[in-house]
Amino acid sequence: MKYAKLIDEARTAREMAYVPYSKFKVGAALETKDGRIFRGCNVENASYGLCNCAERTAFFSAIAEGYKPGDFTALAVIGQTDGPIAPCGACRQVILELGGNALPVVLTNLKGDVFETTAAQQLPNAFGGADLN
Ligand SMILES: O=c1ccn([C@H]2C[C@H](O)[C@@H](CO)O2)c(=O)[nH]1
Ligand SMILES: [Zn+2]
Repeated sequence: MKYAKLIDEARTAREMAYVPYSKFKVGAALETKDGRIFRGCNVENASYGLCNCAERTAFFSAIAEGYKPGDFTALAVIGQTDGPIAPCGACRQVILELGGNALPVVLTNLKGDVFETTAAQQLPNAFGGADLN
């Protein structure tokens, strides 16, 4: 399968999750055009609203290393869900802005269910930078 390696990286990232409150581990792996992979896991906090999802951790890590919107080829996400995991709304907004409309988003779970979608499909009728005038 085309995304097998990226999904495996997301699975590895999931093991790093810091989830003392929800106990729900999520992993993400973001591939760059120059062949790097940035892993992300969810990182929780006793102040629950500060919890950061795996998807945003992966993107923010890549941005902090100098990567820009347009530099990414695919994002994989994995969690222990019945079907492929569904990113939260906040992550969909970030994935769209930093990944771009066409970014392949590969949603999966520990059982191996896979749903291939795109950033834009995951957030129809989105608010974006062009709306700021
Ligand atoms: O796609 C998702 C969905 C949830 N979570 C995290 C947020 C929180 O730490 C925990 C429970 O919502 O899972 C993610 O990281 N990614
Ligand atoms: Zn999220």
